Order: sequence, then structure tokens, then C-alpha cells
Amino acid sequence: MAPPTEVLVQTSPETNPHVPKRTTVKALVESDGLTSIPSNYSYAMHPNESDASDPNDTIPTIDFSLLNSGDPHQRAKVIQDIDKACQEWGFFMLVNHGVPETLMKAVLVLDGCNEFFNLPMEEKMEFATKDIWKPIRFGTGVDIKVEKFFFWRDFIKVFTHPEFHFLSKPQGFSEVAQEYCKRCREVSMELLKGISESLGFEESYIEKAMNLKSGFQLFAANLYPPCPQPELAMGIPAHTDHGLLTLLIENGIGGLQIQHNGKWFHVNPLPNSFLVNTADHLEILSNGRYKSIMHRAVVNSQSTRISIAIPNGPSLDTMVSPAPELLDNESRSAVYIPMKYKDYMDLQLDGKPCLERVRLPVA
Ligand SMILES: O=C(O)CCC(=O)C(=O)O
Ligand SMILES: [Fe+2]
Repeated sequence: MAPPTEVLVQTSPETNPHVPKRTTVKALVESDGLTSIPSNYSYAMHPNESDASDPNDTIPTIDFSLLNSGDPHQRAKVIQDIDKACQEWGFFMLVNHGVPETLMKAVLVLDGCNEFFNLPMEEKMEFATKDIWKPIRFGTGVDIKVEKFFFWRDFIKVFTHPEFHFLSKPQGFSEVAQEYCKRCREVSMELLKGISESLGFEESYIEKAMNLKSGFQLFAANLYPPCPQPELAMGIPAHTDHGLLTLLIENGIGGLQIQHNGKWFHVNPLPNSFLVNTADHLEILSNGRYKSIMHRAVVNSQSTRISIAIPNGPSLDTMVSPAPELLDNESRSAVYIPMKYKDYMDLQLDGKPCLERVRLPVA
């Protein structure tokens, strides 16, 4: 066993004093002789949570290059495909997106996340906080509803737009991440132009309505170390993302599951693709035409998995509501209440799904 001082994450004063002190999952796994998971990492599945979806289902693939090929027919067709993917899946794989494979590898493993998670515990602990408004936040998964159950995941979250913050270690990570976040922002802005059109608007509609010039972007990296009892643990529990579009990559291990037709669909992403999902604020803006889909990450006993999610959202001071042009006085009334994006983010503090708090009951 490593000495306890090396593995403990200090609980903050507001944490329940009866809860055992927290350790990162990485430190736990690296402590000698771990053959079973501590009981507070054991996740009780709800009965239908293990249902797997139809193995013949395939997640839609969108060819990004066709959006700007100069051929209006191709653009119209791909916008139709995006519309269908957002309505039927809320997730799609994006290929030919133009972000270099070398940059994706660098940010995931070479100069980036892998090296960050390998830093000594004290250096990561500098950023440990429960305050979601700290621009750099390191932590380990905890169920904020009960604070006595932990998830098999360590993470780092950094605010990268409108102001770029980042870590100074490992060397080179900040530069690689800055370039990566910029490229992801460009991809998401282009997709949101297509999505504006798929909703029947002119291409700059979402950019203007959501003040994307000051849009809020996060860099969220997740580490899921190998787990001795993967069937009992959960990497990240079922949730939806808050922004407009999230771009996700991972190191080829697999583990993401998404809700599709009431079952869990296991995603095997194509190499070098982005997994894109429509998040809560696209559901709100589209008045429910596009759904923000529940997803989760399961763990495995063999390999360390790293994923990077880049959520791209409205600016924090934007008041978001269903687009008025999509509503009328008869059958299409608003089914979400207006709320400032920043206030919406604060809703996550009590652990309930935020969307439920702004969705109006259907008459
Ligand atoms: O690791 C994954 O595949 C999912 C991560 C995720 O959903 C998130 O960070 O919001
Ligand atoms: Fe997510």
C-alpha cells in the first residue's frame, strides 16, 4: 500500500464529516493489491439500466467536409442528415472534420491529458475544489446527491473560452490544448450554422441568438483507470450535457453508452472521428425538436481510458428560451422556461437533472 498521505484527497470543509476521506481513482488503482473495489465505489444499477440496445443499430455518421464543399446540393443533403441525426439520436460521429490527427493524439496522450494525470498527486491537488466556477478544477467522481458514493473517474475541467485558462504543467500541454480548443470551436460554429439552417433559420441565427462570440467553452478530460470489478463500478453516471454541442474524443478503448430507444447503446467511435452530441441548450432552443440524450461511461478491467469532452455553449449571460419563430399560439407553445445560461449551470449544484427544472409539464 502507498502511504495514505500520498493517496488522500482532502475533503473540503463543507463535505460531510462522516464520509470517508476521498482518494483519486488513479491513486487507488496504483495502491498495491487492489483486487476488489471499495464498497463506496459500488454502483447499484436500476433494473433497466443494463439493457443493451439492438446490435444492428448504427450511430449516424456526418461528413463535415460536405458542409463547405461549395456544392449547395451536398450542403442541403448533409444539413438534412444532421437534422435527422439530432432528432433520432442526439449523437453523431463526425468525420473529415479537418482537425489534424496529430493534434488529437497530442492533446489526449502525448503532451496532454495522459501526462497531466501522471503528475504527482500534490500538483494536481492544487486544483481540487468543489466550486464549479473555478476556471481550473481537478476532482474525482462523487455523487453530489449523497456524497457517499464515488465514480471510477478522475477529471480536470478548464474554462477555455471566452477567456483561455490552462495548466502550466505538463510542459507544452497549454499550447496544444489552446490549438485544440480553437479548432473544436471552429468545428462547432460551422455545425451550428448547419443546425440553424436545419431549424429553418439563416445560418448565423444561433451564433447571434446565443452570443457565440463570447460563448462558454470548457475543456473536460476524464481518466478511467482499469477497474478490478468493472461490472460493479460506474465511470460517469447517466447525465446530459449543458451547452449546445459537445465534441468528444477518446483513446480508442470504448466505454461511452448512450440512451437510444430506451436502451443503452455502446458506442464504438471510428478512429479520429468526433462524437458530437446535442446538449440541453439545443433542446431548449429548438423547443424539444432536438433531444439532449442521456449518456454515461462504463469502465473495464484491462485498460486506462481517457476521454476529452469539449462542451460549447451560449455566452454565460445569454437568456435562453425556445426560439420564438418555432412557436405559435396554437399547437406549438414553449415547453421550457427562459433562463440565463449561468443560472442554469448553477442548478447542477443540487444534483438533479437541470433540464427537468426548466421543462414545463405538457398539457
Ligand atoms: O468519457 C466519456 O465517454 C463521456 C464523458 C462525458 O460524458 C462528459 O465528460 O460529459
Ligand atoms: Fe457528457
